Amino acid sequence: MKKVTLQNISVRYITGDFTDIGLKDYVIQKLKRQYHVKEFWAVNDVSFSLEEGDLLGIVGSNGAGKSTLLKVISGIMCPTTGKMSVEGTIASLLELGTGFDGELTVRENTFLRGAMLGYTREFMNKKYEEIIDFSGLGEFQDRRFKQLSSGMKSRLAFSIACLVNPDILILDEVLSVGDGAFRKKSERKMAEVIKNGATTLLVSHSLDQIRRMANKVLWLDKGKQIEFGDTKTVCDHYAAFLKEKK
Ligand SMILES: Nc1ncnc2c1ncn2[C@@H]1O[C@H](COP(=O)(O)OP(=O)(O)OP(=O)(O)O)[C@@H](O)[C@H]1O
Repeated sequence: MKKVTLQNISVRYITGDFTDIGLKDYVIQKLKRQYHVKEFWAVNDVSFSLEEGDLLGIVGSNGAGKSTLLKVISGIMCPTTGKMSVEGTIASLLELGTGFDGELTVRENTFLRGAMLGYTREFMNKKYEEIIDFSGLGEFQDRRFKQLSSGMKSRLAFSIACLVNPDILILDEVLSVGDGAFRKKSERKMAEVIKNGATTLLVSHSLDQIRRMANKVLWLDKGKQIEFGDTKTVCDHYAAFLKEKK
């Protein structure tokens, strides 16, 4: 069954508008007839589809459009053009710390995050111990979120996202933050989530990790879809491209 389908998805950013330059400069430039905005296509004509249990690895150089594409699939941003269908509950881990309140404790944030993902308090009560256990943050339950290290923050975010059993799991470079031991444990957890039928999208700069985990790979460059296909083929082409670029 198709879970995620993107048809000719493009995303345009506008730069130099009044939110960028401030109201004062906007008025001055407007009066002088010098006000111009720039368009920038961060994602340009991307199409692919994923089925239940697929793990898509997304690769590409800095600025290729990977995070922007994940924001669109998560529903945080609307695509400028194209058609998309995403079926099921989504748990996404994008920029570290988004969706958390620094002043609240680890415990309070876990419930808050659960509520934001659409789960009831009853469900979260049942899951809470398991989440804290997995994150290894038992001693820190009553600490404020802002007092955690960045590795700890990402461990908490990852534990919540994986343990609420989402249909679609979206992960942006999160596994690179935790330490080696947690990374291994989280890879095993992801394999389990996928086995239970979740569809996962993972952005990673580690080609080894993508080769190990993904069954499909999307390669983006400057917003364009260079290739979408099976892991070995796309990773081999991307690795050759990186070698040539050096
Ligand atoms: N809010 C924004 N306004 C304007 N341009 C943006 C905005 N966010 C991102 N961009 C631009 O869009 C392009 C794609 O950015 P994106 O963060 O999606 O790339 P990425 O592939 O995730 O990069 P990285 O590997 O460095 O994290 C970049 O050129 C970036 O500068």
